[in-house]
Amino acid sequence: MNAPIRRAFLEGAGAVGEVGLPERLATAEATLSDPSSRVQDGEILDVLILGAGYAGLAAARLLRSRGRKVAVLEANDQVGGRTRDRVIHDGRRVELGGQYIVPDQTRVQEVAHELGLETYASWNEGDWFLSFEGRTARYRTSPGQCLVDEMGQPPAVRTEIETTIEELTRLNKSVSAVTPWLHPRAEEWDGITFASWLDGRIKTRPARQFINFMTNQAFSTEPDEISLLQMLWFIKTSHGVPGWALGGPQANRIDGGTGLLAERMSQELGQDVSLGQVAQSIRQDERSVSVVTNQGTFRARATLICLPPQLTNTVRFDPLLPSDLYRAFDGLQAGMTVKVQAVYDRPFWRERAWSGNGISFQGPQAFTFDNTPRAGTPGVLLGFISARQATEWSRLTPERRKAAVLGLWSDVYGEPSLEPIDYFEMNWPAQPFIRAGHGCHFSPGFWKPLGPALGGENMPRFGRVWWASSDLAKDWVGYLEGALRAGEQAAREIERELN
Ligand SMILES: Cc1cc2nc3c(=O)[nH]c(=O)nc-3n(C[C@H](O)[C@H](O)[C@H](O)COP(=O)(O)OP(=O)(O)OC[C@H]3O[C@@H](n4cnc5c(N)ncnc54)[C@H](O)[C@@H]3O)c2cc1C
Repeated sequence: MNAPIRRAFLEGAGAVGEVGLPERLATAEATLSDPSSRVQDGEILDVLILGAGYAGLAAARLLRSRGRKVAVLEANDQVGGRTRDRVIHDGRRVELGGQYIVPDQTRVQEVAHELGLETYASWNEGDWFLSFEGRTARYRTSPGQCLVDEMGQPPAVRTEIETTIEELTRLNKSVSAVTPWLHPRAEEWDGITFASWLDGRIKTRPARQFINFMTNQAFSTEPDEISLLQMLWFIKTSHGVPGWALGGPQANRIDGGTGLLAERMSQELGQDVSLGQVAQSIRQDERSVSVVTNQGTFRARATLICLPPQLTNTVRFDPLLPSDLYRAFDGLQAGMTVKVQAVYDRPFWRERAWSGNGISFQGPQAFTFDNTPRAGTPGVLLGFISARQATEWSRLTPERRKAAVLGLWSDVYGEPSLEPIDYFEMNWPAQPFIRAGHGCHFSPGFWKPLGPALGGENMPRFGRVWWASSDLAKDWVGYLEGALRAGEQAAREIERELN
């Protein structure tokens, strides 16, 4: 554990000595020591932040820039949460977690630029593939058009897809991003699943498969697992049905990876970030909050919880959380997202005018994207396996999984796909301190009774304890942008209280 944080200990000091100091943290302390952040012996910190994903790191940066004494306690042996990079070749990295940024997501771009990182456009040039019922077609227009023009499906398929998206676009406009339960039809829309709403609208099988696919990819869930209101809220906070989830291109990436941005935020915070600290219990009284981790007890005037919110109830609270807040976190369902990637010496698919992007209704990877680094080599294909497909696929042996993934790519791009120089999978729901894919969602019937517990325009709060995470964001829910904004919003709210 690093020295300044150790001095903030009130109890349990000496539980872990310098020997237990993770190497990465030791480096940060040696090179990035910032005297202004050092706490005096026995002094209570201003804010303890639990979790060093984008939300926690962004909150810490903002609070520290305002002269607050903070410590970020992260359970894992690295920062970044649902972002992480893998070095694949000559120091080039690809992203294992969240990675794409759309132009309207301005905060994440600002933070990247502040920390010396550039963004660049994803690889999108060329044809897309659509794989449906054992057949594969090329398209440049839209999957709906392709199903009709190339696959001989009736025009009603395209019409049903388009009118469903139009209706979702129309309906979400009247839903508030921060108080969806106040909508005049909230009770009705929260009482029906998105699937049953679709039942009344879509009669053709391919159109239904396509909307299921869109729901799986954009929100890592199934239409029968969420209410219509939850779906409209997702769309509202995503600023519309995401174009990429409809079979369109992805936007931008961070050169070097989104994990690198987390590392840069952490390096800037230096010794204020402590790894291997698993928060176990939180006790608060009218003066302060104590957080017990596997390494000791820390005390501060306020605590900000930036865990994946469905893990909140893995922490014990004294006093207990109010029942509505407890039930709100307890009712959160983890979405499922797994990323698979294959590395080749070059992006050979481009030689035959393929973009390296495509969609498959039969899986296992529903989405394929060209994830080649900015430099242009090596070539990388990325597959997303989401929602129920991910649960079923995770039960297969690694060999069968790999064969199925490469099998789809070889059907489209040919035999070279079968012999990558590297292949790896990232099963996010299997990660110990994440246990979810892209994000999580509320079950049908959640919003009306429990929505108010989440704070409306403010971040959720219980006494001296606040919450922030991409899944609790007031805008861009489930995105990197949402994580940064939620962390910064909570930091500002805490700041106001501390003054
Ligand atoms: C496969 C995948 C693809 C995605 N694609 C995109 C994308 O393209 N674009 C986009 O914008 N977003 C994407 N996302 C979503 C994005 O990555 C997340 O919304 C964002 O990273 C969440 O940040 P966060 O800080 O809210 O939470 P997290 O990143 O989940 O951080 C929570 C932190 O809390 C820590 N923690 C957990 N338990 C404890 C404990 N008891 N004590 C202390 N620490 C604890 C965890 O280790 C973790 O570091 C994707 C996510 C996944 C998984």
